[in-house]
Parts: sequence; structure tokens; C-alpha cells
Amino acid sequence: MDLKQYVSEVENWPKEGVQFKDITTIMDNGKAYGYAVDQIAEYAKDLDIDIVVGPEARGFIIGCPVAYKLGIGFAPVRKPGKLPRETVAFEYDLEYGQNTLEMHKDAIKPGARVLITDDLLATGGTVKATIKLIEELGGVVAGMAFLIELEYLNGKSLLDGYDYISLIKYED
Ligand SMILES: O=P(O)(O)OC[C@H]1O[C@H](OP(=O)(O)OP(=O)(O)O)[C@H](O)[C@@H]1O
Ligand SMILES: Nc1ncnc2[nH]cnc12
Repeated sequence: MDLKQYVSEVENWPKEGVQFKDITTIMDNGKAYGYAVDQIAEYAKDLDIDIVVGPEARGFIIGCPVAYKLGIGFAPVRKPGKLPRETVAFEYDLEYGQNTLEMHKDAIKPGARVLITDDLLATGGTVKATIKLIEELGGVVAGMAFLIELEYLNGKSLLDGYDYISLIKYED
């Protein structure tokens, strides 16, 4: 299936100069959404994953159905002030702004093998922050999966030594 045809491209949103890749038109199509989730679950099935982790909000959309399919749990990475118990935090830069992400301190068991999921890899800041949080808690990032990779923003350069897949690539 050619998933790219289901992505909606929106010019100059949320800021001038950004071409936003809208995945809601993948999600609202049962076949395309199911295909994307199945592809990621297939990638993960031999990685011996204990838990899936995804950053708010679009990482939940991918990670939760993948976790369900793998028969394992999901731990959320959230924007500040959303998680009620003790957290660890990490601040990072986005393609269009700055952000801090948090995880519950007990979300990852020491030595747990983690699959990170998100809708999109752009500069890599979000996933790098997610890796830092997982590793601070003693987890092992065994793999990562994105629906979309914006290759022109070179997020890959922050991910040396980590394994990942992206289902849809944009070279420019
Ligand atoms: O590789 P990066 O440059 O870090 O960009 C990718 C991140 O940006 C978007 O999330 P956003 O922070 O816009 O939040 P949202 O999912 O809540 O819309 C996207 O869902 C990724 O998480
Ligand atoms: N261009 C883009 N489209 C959708 N989500 C994004 N997150 C960061 N950059 C993005």
C-alpha cells in the first residue's frame, strides 16, 4: 500500500515556511491506519520489546494500537504538568518551537526493552528527548518506528547507534 497518498500536506502551518504533514487522513481510513500499525508491529515482533513508549499527542495514536497488537503495555511521554505522580523531565527544540517532555519515574523498569513510536521524525528533538528519558530510567531503546520521516531536517543525525524504521519518507 502506498501510504504517502493518504498524508495531507498543509503549506505554512502552524508557521510560515513549514509544510505540515497531517496524518489524520491516514487515521480516518481504516485500511491505511491498520496497514501502518501492522507494518510497525511486524518490525517490532523480533525485537523482544517489553513496552511501547510514545510522545504526546501523535505518538499515542501510533503507539497504543501497536502495543495492543504486540500484547504489551504503553507508557506515555507527556508535555509538562500532565502526569500526576513523580516525573523525570527533558527540554528540547522543535522544528517550530521549544518543548519539555516528562515521564513517570516508574514507567520503565530497569533493563526493559522499549519501542518508541511517533507519527513523524523531523529534527529528531522529540525522539532524542524521549530516548534520554527512557535511558535515565534504565530502559534500553531497542527500536523506534515513525510513520513519516522528513529526511531534509536530518533527524537521523541525532539517532546514531539506534535502530529505526520510517514508513513514508520525504527527501525535500
Ligand atoms: O523531530 P521533531 O523536530 O522533534 O518533530 C517531531 C515531533 O513534532 C510533532 O509533535 P508536536 O510537538 O507538534 O506535538 P503534537 O503531537 O502534540 O501535535 C510530531 O508529532 C513529533 O512528535
Ligand atoms: N512538518 C511537520 N509536519 C507535521 N508534524 C511535524 N512535527 C514537526 N514538523 C512537522
